Amino acid sequence: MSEMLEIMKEFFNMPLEERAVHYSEDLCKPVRLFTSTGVHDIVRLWRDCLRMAISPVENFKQYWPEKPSNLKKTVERYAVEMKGLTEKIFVLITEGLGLEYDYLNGGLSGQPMVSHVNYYPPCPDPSLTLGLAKHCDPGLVTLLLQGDVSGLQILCNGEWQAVDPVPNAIIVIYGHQMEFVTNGELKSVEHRAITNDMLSRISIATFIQPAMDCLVAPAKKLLDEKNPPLYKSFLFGDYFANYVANLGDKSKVTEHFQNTTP
Ligand SMILES: O=C(O)CCC(=O)C(=O)O
Ligand SMILES: [Fe+2]
Repeated sequence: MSEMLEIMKEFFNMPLEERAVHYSEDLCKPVRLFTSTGVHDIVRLWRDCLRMAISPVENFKQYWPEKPSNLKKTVERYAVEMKGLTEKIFVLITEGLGLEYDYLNGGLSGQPMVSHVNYYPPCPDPSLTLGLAKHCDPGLVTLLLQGDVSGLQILCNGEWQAVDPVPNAIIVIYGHQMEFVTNGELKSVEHRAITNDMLSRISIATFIQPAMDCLVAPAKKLLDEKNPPLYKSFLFGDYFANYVANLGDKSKVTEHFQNTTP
């Protein structure tokens, strides 16, 4: 994991011309570098992001950056580790909830695994910016690796709380789909990233997401008379369009997909 952070630091320290070859606004590209400065409507964002589809490795390896020279080898190992970790986490979650052990496999985690390497340069006035604005992750699970610089905050009882880095720890964030599938049992935490004026910061978020045509609904095993479905069934593709339109605002998106009490 530290190798992955190191190689990505090297990537973002390369001269601009070498990084710029990966820059693209084409959302369909399996690998692209982009900047989110100015994208959000309320605050200015201070982030560059290298987005890479990482698994299945054989499908995407050819698109990963050639430089720095051992980036491909490092990303490949990282992808294999993240896939293995996902399987372990799925077993623990399904066992804990009393669902079939493979309930989260298949369509619910059917999209290729994607990593966002977030690079937050030092910001002269952090009070005017955020690295990433408040959001909940749209998928099922996010595996987040943060380096040794603080910046991640989660919304806890209406207050922002820092999640300080623990060396080599992966933070498991439940995405919004986990909340729907578990009928609200496992909550998707809202979070954001702040900037600082001294240090650059790198975080690597790996997203496990449903296939676009996957039907998402509360698991039947978790429902009975006392626990009616809190949410509608929907196609993940429809959810995602709504998420993008609402800039990841959890309460607005939830409103759209929740069952109204009679
Ligand atoms: O930089 C961080 O710690 C948060 C990243 C994040 O929330 C994301 O990429 O979805
Ligand atoms: Fe996130």
